[in-house]
Amino acid sequence: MASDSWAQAVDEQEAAAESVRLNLTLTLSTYREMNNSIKHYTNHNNSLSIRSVSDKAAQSLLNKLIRSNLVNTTNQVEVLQRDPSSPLYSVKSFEELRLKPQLLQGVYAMGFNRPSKIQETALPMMLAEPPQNLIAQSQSGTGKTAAFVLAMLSHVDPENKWPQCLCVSPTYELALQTGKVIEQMGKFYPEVQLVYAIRGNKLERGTRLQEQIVIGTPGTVLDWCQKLKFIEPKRIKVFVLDEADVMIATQGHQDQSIRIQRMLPKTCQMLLFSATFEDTVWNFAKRIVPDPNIIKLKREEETLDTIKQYYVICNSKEEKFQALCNIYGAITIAQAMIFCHTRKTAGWLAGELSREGHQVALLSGEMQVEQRAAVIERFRDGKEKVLVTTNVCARGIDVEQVSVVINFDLPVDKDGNPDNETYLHRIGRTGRFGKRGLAINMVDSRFSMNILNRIQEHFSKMNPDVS
Ligand SMILES: Nc1ncnc2c1ncn2[C@@H]1O[C@H](COP(=O)(O)OP(=O)(O)OP(=O)(O)O)[C@@H](O)[C@H]1O
Repeated sequence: MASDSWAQAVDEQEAAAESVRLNLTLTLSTYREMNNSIKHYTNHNNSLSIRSVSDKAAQSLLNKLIRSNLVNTTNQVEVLQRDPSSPLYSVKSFEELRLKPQLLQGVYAMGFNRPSKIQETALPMMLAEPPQNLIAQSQSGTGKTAAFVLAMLSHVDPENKWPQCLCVSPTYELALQTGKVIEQMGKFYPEVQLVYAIRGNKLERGTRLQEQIVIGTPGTVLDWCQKLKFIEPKRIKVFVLDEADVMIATQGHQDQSIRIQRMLPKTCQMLLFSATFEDTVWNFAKRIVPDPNIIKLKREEETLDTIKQYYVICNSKEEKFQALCNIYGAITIAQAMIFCHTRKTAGWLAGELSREGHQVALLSGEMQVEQRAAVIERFRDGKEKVLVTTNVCARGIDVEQVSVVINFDLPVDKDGNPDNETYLHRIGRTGRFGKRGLAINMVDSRFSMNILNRIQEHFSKMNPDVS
């Protein structure tokens, strides 16, 4: 990832923060048992390392690997139709879609009883005749992949032995994940075949593909269409661009995707999906999808008013550790996440806690995506009660049942200023769906006290109603 992914991460934070209802009563009550005075003043500014950049594709993959269910949402779908006079058609059951029986069987075999919120509106649009173009945005886990997979499978003609649907994903691993969904959903439709246009899949020159669906990464797909001519782009009926937000964060993918799109016939149905809709994604989406219908599903609003926030004053990292041990019994009644600023601190803390005989999990940036997924899965299944991690590593990862968040280090940005959005994001996870949560901030210097005061000031300024 290029160095501008830092800026992208910040953009993303800001986008998320805008949608958050800042109903934050930052009552920083002191945690009395450990209310020591500050003896030392440590200027941490010099030691602040620039956070390593977060990798959107890895995060997206992690969430897919650990997710077992649809993310529930009560928010309404916003629809902008290309032809506003045509009635909006939405479905409450898969039967209403008049799917091929083999596909309906596949859907039910996957355990889907009824369409998800986004699928209710997106599926009728995608399956309409004549085909309609669509740009759809909804948070990860709301059923986008399943929706476009069903659309692709519905549109292919199994009698025709050439590629008819083309789906591009930002990475090899994400392409494989989507491919798995195609295979599962198409399980009872064996006449339809799938091929992966990903690095490593070397075909002989002169090959003409017979598979009806091609899924791959932009570079290889472009080569297969243009240079190697394995695919005849003019015969493509459906073009899907998945994870557009991740796509544009990857160097070169945007241009390659546009070049692929230009080779497709005007009649080809263009579908684009994204979890977020910042301006950059939106501009890209408009270039890829002409005359689109647009569907947006707002993110569930986060409110922090059910979260109690405390701070603990200590003098050093070691004292913070001691303070943590003192409250350990209380925090492990539920599940807790402990955030550190660096991997080094996270590693140290997890080691110290283990030495004390506590069973903790460590989620660290050096781990492979699969290793990280395994750690999160164990934590999600309650095998460990405490997860020690860094923000970069855990951003965007959903572990619903966490009800205690400890900021072992307060969130600061690369310039050493308070990172308010990250604060909100971290502690927001404890108060999901109205559950009560607890956040404990560990302060170990005047510097960090100042950070905490500024976080408090920031939120109270943004929400003048709060007394
Ligand atoms: N209608 C449905 N009923 C029940 N489960 C569903 C339904 N649609 C999708 N799912 C399941 O919900 C989970 C999330 O769906 P899906 O991967 O399609 O979401 P997504 O929006 O594409 O997420 P991402 O952006 O991370 O790819 C998957 O485990 C999927 O099998």
